[in-house]
Amino acid sequence: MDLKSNYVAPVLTDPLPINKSRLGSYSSLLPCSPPGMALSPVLCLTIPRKKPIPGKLEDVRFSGWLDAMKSSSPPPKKLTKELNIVSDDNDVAYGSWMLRYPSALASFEQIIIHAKDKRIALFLDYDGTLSPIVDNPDCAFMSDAMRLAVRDVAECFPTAIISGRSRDKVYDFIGLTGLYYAGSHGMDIMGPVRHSVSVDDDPNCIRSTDEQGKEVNLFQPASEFLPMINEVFRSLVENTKEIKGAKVENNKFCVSVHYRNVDEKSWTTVAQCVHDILKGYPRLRLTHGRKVLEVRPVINWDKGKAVEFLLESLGQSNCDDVLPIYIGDDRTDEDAFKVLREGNRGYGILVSSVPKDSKAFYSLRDPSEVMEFLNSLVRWKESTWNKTMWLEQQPALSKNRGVMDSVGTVLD
Ligand SMILES: O=P(O)(O)OC[C@H]1O[C@H](O[C@H]2O[C@H](CO)[C@@H](O)[C@H](O)[C@H]2O)[C@H](O)[C@@H](O)[C@@H]1O
Repeated sequence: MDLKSNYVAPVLTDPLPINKSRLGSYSSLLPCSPPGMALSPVLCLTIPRKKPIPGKLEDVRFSGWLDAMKSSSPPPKKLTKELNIVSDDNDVAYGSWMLRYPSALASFEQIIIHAKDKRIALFLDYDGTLSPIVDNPDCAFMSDAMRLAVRDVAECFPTAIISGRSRDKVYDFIGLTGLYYAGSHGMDIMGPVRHSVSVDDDPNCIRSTDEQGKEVNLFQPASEFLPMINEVFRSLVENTKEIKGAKVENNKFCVSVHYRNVDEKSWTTVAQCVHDILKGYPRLRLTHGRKVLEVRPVINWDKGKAVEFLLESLGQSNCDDVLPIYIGDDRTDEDAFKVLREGNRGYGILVSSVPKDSKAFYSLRDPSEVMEFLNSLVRWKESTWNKTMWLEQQPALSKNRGVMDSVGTVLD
């Protein structure tokens, strides 16, 4: 575990939509690159990282927190109208962005060609991927149709949910057994019993049972931070209680401070409040999600590491015949996209309705397209099963045919 002792208040900014942009660069061209990867780079804007200046209220402005907060979610349609952003321009920008991140639906055949002799392992983020982004985080329900799609796909391929929410909460939202669940950005994984020796020796991993009494492994690499996180949660609740619309969510090994419903004029106050509290906790850091500030332990663990962990648990790491597919929509999912891209192991699919720079290979516009993609995977799997069964029946069929032929011969 990599515990850093100096608080540097890391600021990880989220890429902005690319309307007002700079030229991005793109070098990686992997054997499994989708078409368009070789095409010229598309305009992208990324907010520069700035070091925080210790002091007072100015801190959060100069540190880039506010810039990151503003860029952390696409503007709602109403705002786009108010800003007079012509929708045609948006479509053009999105269209050219898709040359770099082609639609996973339009590229389905290609994905399938690559998956042909491989075993797919599926990783799904929750908010913004399986459920639409809504104002109240407690009401981010997924549709029944999406639940069926997830259930069906999990019957075809090993499937894990990897969410920033607490594991219990995301399980309550999804309500399906037969999947693996990783909460707190992968810091709380309930996965299959692992067989590799290195993993079994891990002190952060304990044997447990799931809701059905099935034996599972529980991996919690940040368990020592639990008292600290609870303490910070209480301070955040107390110190933000006067900020109208602010909401603090306890995600077990991390805390979310939501400002989606806070008037933009008060965002500085939210940021300053979080900043001031974090100053007293050098072993905690801040990341930006979609209109949310996320406080989490400084450990060398993220959604990318969680993917690697789960692949190893499934006995599928370092296997050439495994194709991991990860679908997610926000900055924290980039760690997983990076792992798949850099290891040339599988496909990241970014869910976004606006152009964003990403380590993903493909894109899907919104949760409804995610559902369509999951259903396409199921249909493809079922068709390969049917084909396999048909092929397996061939010797029997030809034997029958032989019997029928000889019967025919006798009858003739
Ligand atoms: O990793 P995820 O499953 O995507 O979780 C990330 C955060 O998602 C939730 O917040 C986001 O969705 C809310 C509901 O749509 C929305 O109101 C909020 O503005 C978004 O940031 C969740 O509440 C957070 O705790 C998660 O960290």
